[in-house]
Amino acid sequence: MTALPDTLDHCLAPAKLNLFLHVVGRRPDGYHLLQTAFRLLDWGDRLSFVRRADGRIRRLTDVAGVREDDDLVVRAARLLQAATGCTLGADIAIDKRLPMGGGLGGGSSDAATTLMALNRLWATGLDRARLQALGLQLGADVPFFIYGRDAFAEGVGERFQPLELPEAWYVILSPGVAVPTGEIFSAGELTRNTEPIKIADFAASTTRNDLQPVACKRYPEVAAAIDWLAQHAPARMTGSGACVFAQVDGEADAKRIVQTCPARWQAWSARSLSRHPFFDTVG
Ligand SMILES: C[C@@](CO)(OP(=O)(O)O)[C@H](O)COP(=O)(O)OP(=O)(O)OC[C@H]1O[C@@H](n2ccc(N)nc2=O)[C@H](O)[C@@H]1O
Ligand SMILES: Nc1ncnc2c1ncn2[C@@H]1O[C@H](COP(=O)(O)OP(=O)(O)O)[C@@H](O)[C@H]1O
Repeated sequence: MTALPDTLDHCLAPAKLNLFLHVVGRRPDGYHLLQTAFRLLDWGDRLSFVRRADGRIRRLTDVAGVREDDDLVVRAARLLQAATGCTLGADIAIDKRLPMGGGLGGGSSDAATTLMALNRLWATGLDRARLQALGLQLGADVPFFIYGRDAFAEGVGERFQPLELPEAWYVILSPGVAVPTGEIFSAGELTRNTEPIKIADFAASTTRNDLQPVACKRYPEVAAAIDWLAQHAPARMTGSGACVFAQVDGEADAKRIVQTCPARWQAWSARSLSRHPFFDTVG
């Protein structure tokens, strides 16, 4: 029998892009029904975990503006303890690199990496479906990161079909404004009746992000960032924003565009990631 590791260092919590996002309806509880294509990026936060015997969950690093008890990482660890009755704990360090509230799913990805890492460190043995169900209690994007590969998603973003996409390079731009997800979804002007598409039609369909016009009208910097990036390649908002992205011709092209980004915004280049690093560790 192989010994259990007691430490997992520098685990990636990758960013995601919503290549498109259609709002196709609304549930009776007010949550919106979506269709979206999630793409993993080889760029993200890094988390390190050390098992503790005393059951305590400690966050070792500050995350700006997020109290320890509210941190999705801490909440994910406590949820896994509660779901499994596990009496072990963990020290968790977060190297935060993704802009928060940017539509890149950083908090959700941190939570997903925590669930998968601690499921290993604690040998709690939950399968992928159980981890995804736990993750959904923390946020609509968490199950996707546990699914661990590019996906066509429906429902509130928790029902998946695999997508095989060619490797690609992206430029991601943060326009330096915070766009509250709840405000965009509750906007009167949001269209909620886009005709559903089939996964087979995804490549051929004309897609868009239905949240983008609402965010652009209320936050003109988002529109300005899209206009700037669109000089180089077709540009679009990810999720509920505020970040925008464009697929470009390769690494050199991406780095060149990043260097010319106006100083008031931040820009990054990133490559797609075909599988989450934890993909093979959950059944
Ligand atoms: C839009 C997406 C697309 O991937 O990503 P982000 O841009 O946040 O990364 C997600 O659906 C974001 O899901 P999630 O991360 O759970 O959203 P939250 O911040 O919890 O949602 C804030 C509020 O937005 C509304 N909301 C959210 C998701 C949804 N499908 N319908 C909704 O109506 C709800 O009122 C909710 O209380
Ligand atoms: N570990 C975490 N990292 C980022 N955000 C967190 C974390 N824990 C809680 N949050 C909260 O979740 C919110 C959404 O964060 P994030 O997932 O990065 O954005 P988005 O859902 O727009 O992609 C943040 O504004 C923050 O208040």
